Amino acid sequence: MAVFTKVSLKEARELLRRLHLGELQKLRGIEGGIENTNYFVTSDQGEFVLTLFERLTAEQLPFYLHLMKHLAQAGIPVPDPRADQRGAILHTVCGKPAAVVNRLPGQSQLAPQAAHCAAVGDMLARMHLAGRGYERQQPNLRGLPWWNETVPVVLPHLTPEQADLLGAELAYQNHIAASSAYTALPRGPVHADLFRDNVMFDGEQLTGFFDFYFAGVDTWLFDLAVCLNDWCIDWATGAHHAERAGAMLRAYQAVRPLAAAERQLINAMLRAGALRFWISRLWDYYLPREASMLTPHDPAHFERVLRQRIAHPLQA
Ligand SMILES: Nc1ncnc2c1ncn2[C@@H]1O[C@H](COP(=O)(O)OP(=O)(O)OP(=O)(O)O)[C@@H](O)[C@H]1O
Ligand SMILES: N[C@@H](CCO)C(=O)O
Repeated sequence: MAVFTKVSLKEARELLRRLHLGELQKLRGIEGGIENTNYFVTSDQGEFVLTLFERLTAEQLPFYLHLMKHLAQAGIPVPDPRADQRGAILHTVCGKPAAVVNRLPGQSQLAPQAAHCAAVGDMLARMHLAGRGYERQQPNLRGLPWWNETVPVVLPHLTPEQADLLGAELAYQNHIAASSAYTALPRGPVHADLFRDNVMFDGEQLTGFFDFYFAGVDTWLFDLAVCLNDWCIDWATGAHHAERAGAMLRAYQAVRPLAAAERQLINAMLRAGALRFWISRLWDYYLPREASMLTPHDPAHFERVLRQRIAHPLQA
């Protein structure tokens, strides 16, 4: 888990008072998560999550926090950032930018069935449509420019075979990004990291999407591809799981049918989604940060997913 910054009871108590969220009863560091410091905070008014942002800056954060508020107001089940009496939703704790949101009910479903994948597909499409009225702009900060910047940093750590694959896939994605089909893809605010551990369920009922701190304006298809690569694969091999992928795609398209350019580029975006997380996991693995409890994710997993996506494209 990641508690990069320790928050004292006194600081938590003062923050709750500033936000009129009642008297602190309990403060507990959260296991899981590798990006930010997270605490569950219990007060006499309910349960909240306090996040201290370790990498994102006070300039970048309003995009995410206001997006969550926008989506919550549109009826999408996402955490709603709490404001102080001046209406500010970005706070400062221990000298770091911080937010307090409501704790979502439910639990992660780490072994999803087709019904869970359908629920994610349905809500993802609803979220994309709900994001259309959101006016703030910020690119996906883990998009192509970041891949181009980061690949040279991780390459020296790889075997020649891995370096060939990484280099070739990056060249392919630069080529795709310059194509007219790519330019035609519909875009808007996307979550961009909607893995199994960022969705809550109560049984088969989806109760929330959270962890919007990799969100950005990007193609809707990339967001869908990230979900397919995590929810709808065989975990051990990274191979496509036809039943779960079919369920997610049908549910997504029942809300928002894919456009022609999206059908054309779905395999390229599945590869892009695998590449994005292979690079970030390599980066986290070989250039780690200090944290009191931190388990880096396995980069080899997304190397396998990428190889699968290249060898076995989806049939239209
Ligand atoms: N709003 C919320 N409601 C309920 N639980 C939450 C909420 N936000 C975070 N959590 C819990 O905290 C854990 C860690 O949060 P999160 O996944 O956002 O970590 P992170 O370090 O910010 O991101 P990452 O997943 O990218 O490493 C989650 O797995 C979940 O159990
Ligand atoms: N979902 C990412 C972690 C960063 O949110 C991964 O599995 O690599």
